[in-house]
Amino acid sequence: MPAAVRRESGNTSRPVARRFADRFVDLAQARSPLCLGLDPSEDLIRHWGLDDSVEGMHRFCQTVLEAAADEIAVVKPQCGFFERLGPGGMDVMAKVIRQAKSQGALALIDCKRGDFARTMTGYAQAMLGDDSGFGGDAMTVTAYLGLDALRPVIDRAAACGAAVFVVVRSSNADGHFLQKAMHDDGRTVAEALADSITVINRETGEGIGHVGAVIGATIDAADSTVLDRLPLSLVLAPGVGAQGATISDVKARFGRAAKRTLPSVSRAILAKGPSVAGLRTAIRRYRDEAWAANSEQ
Ligand SMILES: O=C(O)c1cc(=O)[nH]c(=O)n1[C@@H]1O[C@H](COP(=O)(O)O)[C@@H](O)[C@H]1O
Repeated sequence: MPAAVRRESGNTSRPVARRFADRFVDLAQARSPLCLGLDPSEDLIRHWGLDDSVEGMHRFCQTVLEAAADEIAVVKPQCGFFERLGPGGMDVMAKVIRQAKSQGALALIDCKRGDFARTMTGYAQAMLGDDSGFGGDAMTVTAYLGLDALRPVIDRAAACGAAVFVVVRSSNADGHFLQKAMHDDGRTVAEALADSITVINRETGEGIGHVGAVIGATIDAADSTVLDRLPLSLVLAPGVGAQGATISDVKARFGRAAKRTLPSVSRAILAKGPSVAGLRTAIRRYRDEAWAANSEQ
């Protein structure tokens, strides 16, 4: 699917990609909001009977994308699994991103970067936009050094029609020790972060903004009130499948935000390879469930 473009007023020479949120909403309707996690770990590659090498990894990823064809809205390569093979692995990630985009999907690079502002400029240039090192449409970040430290990534995303997903409530239970710690004003760290994200999105004034949030699909229903503080964010919800959550859990726990949510599945799909038919069956199952949950509301 060719990327639709618009031109910024006063700048007729540089086409700007449509905003990530707009592209996602269209794809969620036409395909499904499902996010396919691409995690070429050593155990999965070996489970498929492949060599844990650059060639094996490339074959693994190409097979998953062949099965996904043009049916998936978002593909999320997990950077760490590519990085572990050094430059060859990173080259595979770049190829995978190009292939996913050529199949009309959005490429969300799950790299969870979180350094101070000057260094985040480098990560933004590496990951976001067609003219970046890896050409991603979005990336994940962490805010342990403060949300202001993430500004270069947030600003670059706004400028090139990309998105940033800030981890607010991770899917792993031990992360809650930090994320549920209480500020003096009675808000948890996660709630305060969510409020700050909404302030930034409100500044752009264009509906759903370019700063999304990562909220694990595994969170307790009681903790999902943090979503009420993110009315202008897309929400990445990993934890469906291998970590025990279901698409129905996302619908039940995420309330009104479910319509803006990307439920994400990695291992529960990837473990069905190397058969393309097996992968496709799993992809379609989650894709259809996510589509139905989205359209029912
Ligand atoms: O940002 C993420 O995608 C993420 C956040 C989080 O809180 N928990 C989480 O598991 N993930 C990612 O989701 C993927 C795991 O997905 P499953 O294999 O489906 O459990 C890995 O790539 C994780 O890095």
